[in-house]
Amino acid sequence: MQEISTPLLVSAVALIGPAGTVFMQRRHLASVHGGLWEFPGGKAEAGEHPEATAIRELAEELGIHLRREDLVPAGFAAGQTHDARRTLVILLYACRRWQGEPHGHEAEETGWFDPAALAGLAMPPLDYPLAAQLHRALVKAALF
Ligand SMILES: Nc1nc2c([nH]c(=O)n2[C@@H]2O[C@H](COP(=O)(O)OP(=O)(O)OP(=O)(O)O)[C@@H](O)[C@H]2O)c(=O)[nH]1
Repeated sequence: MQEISTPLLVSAVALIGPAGTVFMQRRHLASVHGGLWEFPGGKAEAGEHPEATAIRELAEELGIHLRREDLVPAGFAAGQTHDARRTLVILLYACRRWQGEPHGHEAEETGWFDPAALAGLAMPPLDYPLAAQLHRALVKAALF
């Protein structure tokens, strides 16, 4: 009998700097999707609210503090994990305010990109629709 597992839920955050550029990080070369650019974030722990996941992951990965009220839903994407074993859902939040300086100490490289340039980065598959939704939202200024 095939084992049924719940979807893997990931929260990701588009930090938007004063110049309107977006923070991205390049995954460690030795990891799954190694060398690809992604929005910072990570997997939800059991029962964790997606906003709490976003806040915890950005503190762990970048050493910055986000507040719940500064997280604005910016899109989502659903697909399969890289090993095709589970459904993966990524929720993207946009955030213009945080405390601290983001340092991607787990990342191969970090950078700030114009939203229009995100589609040109080499990214894992679900980050493309997330980047497109974010770009559309920022162009329309519908979110902010
Ligand atoms: N951002 C992103 N992640 C994806 C995609 N497809 C896919 O399987 N993933 C996986 O979703 C997970 C994202 O969670 P994460 O950022 O906490 O993972 P990680 O590798 O840093 O930590 P881990 O060591 O716990 O796996 C990773 O295992 C990543 O490989 C995708 O299209 N975009």
